[in-house]
Amino acid sequence: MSNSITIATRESRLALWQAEHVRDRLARELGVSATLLGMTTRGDQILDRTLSKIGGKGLFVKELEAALADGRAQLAVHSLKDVPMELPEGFMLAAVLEREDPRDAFVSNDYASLAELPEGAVVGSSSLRRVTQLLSLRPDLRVEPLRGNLDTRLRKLDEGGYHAIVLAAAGLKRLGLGARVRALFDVGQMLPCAGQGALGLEIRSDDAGLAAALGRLAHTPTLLACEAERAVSRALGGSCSLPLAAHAHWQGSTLCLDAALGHAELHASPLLRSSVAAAVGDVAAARSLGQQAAQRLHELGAGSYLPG
Ligand SMILES: NCc1[nH]cc(CCC(=O)O)c1CC(=O)O
Repeated sequence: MSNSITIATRESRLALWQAEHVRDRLARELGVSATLLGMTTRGDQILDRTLSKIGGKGLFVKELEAALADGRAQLAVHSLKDVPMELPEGFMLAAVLEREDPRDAFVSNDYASLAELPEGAVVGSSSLRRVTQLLSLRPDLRVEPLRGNLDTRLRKLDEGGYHAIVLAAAGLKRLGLGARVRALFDVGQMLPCAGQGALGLEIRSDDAGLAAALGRLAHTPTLLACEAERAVSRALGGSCSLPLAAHAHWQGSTLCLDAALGHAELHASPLLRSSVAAAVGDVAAARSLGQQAAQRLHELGAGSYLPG
């Protein structure tokens, strides 16, 4: 492979931080120099509708893939949770990097935790996964849509539109905004999204030299955990119109996978939950654990929860 590559990235502050982080690791650990190609995606432009209504997670990656396809860039850096479960023909994830804190954070200027919010408080989130879990913890809350990049969402909180908002801890930490976190939800309360906190490095499938080089940055425990989480979503037809959470953690060489599914339309319906665990040593075993979790959810009635 060449000693100089171009990284395609979205232009939000978080996306740029992540691309710069990968650029620095390429230089330090692989002796490869990289320049960034910033791009605006449809997912960044359309802020007045929820992602599930405008076409889902793929909106954040399509333009970057176009840049890989026509050779303007060789590598795209993504938050793994924004990467669709099935990549289009011709693309692959060459590496998943070690995960940051996967938890969701409670952010507020006036309240220290969800429990302190007054009856009927307004909480901002456009994530169906967060909305259903918030309502299952606190059915009295009013959850209002909130989209935009992290800075935009924090600004909307500061302008007084919400009593509190929920954001991924990983993004806040990366941007040096950890002080905005008032409380971290434990994963049993607010189960994270598949891949939350991890970075995925996408390349063209025919770029074998780059794949081999990037493989040296990969973090296998994170990869296997995320493969299990993503397999749950894939088995349920994963899209962001599903309020689906999946989170795996290691206990020694055993991978423990928790999943929760909310009703696609009736957000007050009880969440379906499954917990499975197995010794996992490779991607196939991780995916099979994810399929087992999806099977459990089906046995609990997931069929009637999925969009019709
Ligand atoms: N959906 C947008 C998005 N994509 C990645 C992160 C945060 C970083 C991460 O989870 O890796 C966020 C913000 C959020 O969900 O609050």
